[in-house]
Amino acid sequence: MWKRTHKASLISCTILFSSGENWKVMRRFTLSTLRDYGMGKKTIEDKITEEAECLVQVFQSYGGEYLQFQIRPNFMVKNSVVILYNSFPFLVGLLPGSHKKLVENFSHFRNFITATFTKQRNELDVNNQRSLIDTFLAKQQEGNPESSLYYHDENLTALVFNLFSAGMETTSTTLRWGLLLMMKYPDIRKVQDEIERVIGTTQPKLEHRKQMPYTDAVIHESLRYVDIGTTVIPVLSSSLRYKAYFEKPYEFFPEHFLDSEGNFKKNDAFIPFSIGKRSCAGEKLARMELFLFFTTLLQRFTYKAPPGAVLDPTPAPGSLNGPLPYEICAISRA
Ligand code: HEM
Repeated sequence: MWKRTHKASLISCTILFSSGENWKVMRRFTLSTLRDYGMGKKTIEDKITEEAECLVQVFQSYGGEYLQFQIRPNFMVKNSVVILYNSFPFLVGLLPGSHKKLVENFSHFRNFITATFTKQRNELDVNNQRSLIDTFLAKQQEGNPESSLYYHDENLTALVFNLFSAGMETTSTTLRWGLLLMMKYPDIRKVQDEIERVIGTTQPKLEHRKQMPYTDAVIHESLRYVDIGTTVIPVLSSSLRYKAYFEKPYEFFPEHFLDSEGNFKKNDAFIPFSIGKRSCAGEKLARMELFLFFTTLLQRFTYKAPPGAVLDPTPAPGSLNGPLPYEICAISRA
């Protein structure tokens, strides 16, 4: 994992997991443990739904007032710093500049992770594992050569750190883009029509997805169009903007993923999660989250920008290609 993840986690990671056997063992552990805890399966669906509901409540608490979506300061660091950090992590901490705060924040986060797993270690019941951390700690206690070679505290810290930085900001940035695009382009109506037709006012479920080609196409097109992590991985960018595969590569055009009859159409050049052995370890989880959050947010609210606001789709400078800060009004549809 780890060395070449998203730009976000590029900043965060150490050379620990750069490649080789250590990376292989950690990747295998992560994939199988996330699968066991329900990634890509129904068991995790309820948890995601619960989180989407929390976000709905936050939107509701604004009572139709404008709220501002900002970029988290940690992700405003320049790409050049990211690249430098990737090669010489210790050097970045020594250089003057605002990224010093970032290095400080990472250090707090690492301490928080260590405190969390130390507490979990004290409470550990190997027969009743509650989380990925418990499963890691149980491996640590097996007492075989693998335990001391790979399942040590340093790897646990890096693993949790990387999962958070690779998993959180990517998905939430894609959602922030999704809402901006829905305000900018009138497609919101078509998505909401489809939601009304297929889901109505019931709870959005993953099983609805196959009956919702338009919404699915909009989510795919958002991932393609915003291209959040690819300044560092240019080959993804060129694929996502490949004229031979996408009729209007530089436009937001959900029809890229629809056939002439409006059915969802796959596209081989769509690789926002990368491909091959370094591809995204959380792809299934991210896809579930995006569908459930996106449909819930559009089922419950219609979105409006302040009068005269320019909805600029230029990515903000920073470590992820996030949208520039913008104001949004969530109007309840109930
Ligand atoms: C919209 C959401 C997401 C996008 C667009 C995305 C994209 C990517 C891409 C392009 C890579 C490959 C980077 C490379 O080639 O070095 C990657 C790697 C990775 N992603 Fe994601 N990701 C997303 C969400 C997540 C989530 C939710 C998780 C975990 C919970 C996650 C965990 C990881 C990990 C651990 C890696 C490193 C894999 C390795 O090097 O073995 N990602 N992601």
